[in-house]
Amino acid sequence: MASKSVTFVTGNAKKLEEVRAILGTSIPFDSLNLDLPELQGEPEAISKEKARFAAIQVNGPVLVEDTCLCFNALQGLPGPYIKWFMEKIGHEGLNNLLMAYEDKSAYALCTFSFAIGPNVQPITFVGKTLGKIVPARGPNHFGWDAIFQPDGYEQTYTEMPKEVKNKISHRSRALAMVKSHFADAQYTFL
Ligand SMILES: O=c1[nH]c(=O)c2ncn([C@@H]3O[C@H](COP(=O)(O)OP(=O)(O)OP(=O)(O)O)[C@@H](O)[C@H]3O)c2[nH]1
Ligand SMILES: [Mg+2]
Repeated sequence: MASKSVTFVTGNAKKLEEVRAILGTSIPFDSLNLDLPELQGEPEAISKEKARFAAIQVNGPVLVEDTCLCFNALQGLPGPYIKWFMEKIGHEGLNNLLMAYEDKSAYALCTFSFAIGPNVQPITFVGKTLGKIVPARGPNHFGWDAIFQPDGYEQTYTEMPKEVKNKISHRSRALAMVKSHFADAQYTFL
């Protein structure tokens, strides 16, 4: 199916940087800085709705993602609301939320949605990385990277070299599925 090239729509420069690093030249894409409206609800519904909205704006194929940080002791919250929790209470507040619980386990979840155009049902791809919430360690470059320590590692996301994060991250796991979908579907973009 020939179509316009894919546009990755996000208002987040750090996401874009990671998506570029992970995808390399495997899926050529343009980017568009748009802060899309986000539903409340389950991650997949939020991501799909972002894709529908983005496809209408772009009038072509779009890729979007929505990221959640989920605490098991809190039944998955803050989840998709992590952006606002980060803004309001920061690393320390997020650690304090878990003070009452022994279970500090958490997971980072990335839900990409691809819509080939407006009025087409988006397809979703989910990547998940398990870990735990720790007091902030390392440079504060990106959101909650300093308080998330993936299982099997002694470093937080931000303490590890970028190539290591990009190998094991929620984002790279979801993008691996996006890549294999594109390889199978053999889209041809202009
Ligand atoms: O430390 C981090 N490591 C990551 O790997 C990561 N990925 C996303 N985030 C943050 O989590 C919230 C998601 O919200 P979100 O998915 O709605 O993103 P956003 O609103 O910034 O951009 P977008 O919705 O326009 O794409 C936002 O605060 C992001 O900054 C991360 N923080
Ligand atoms: Mg957002």
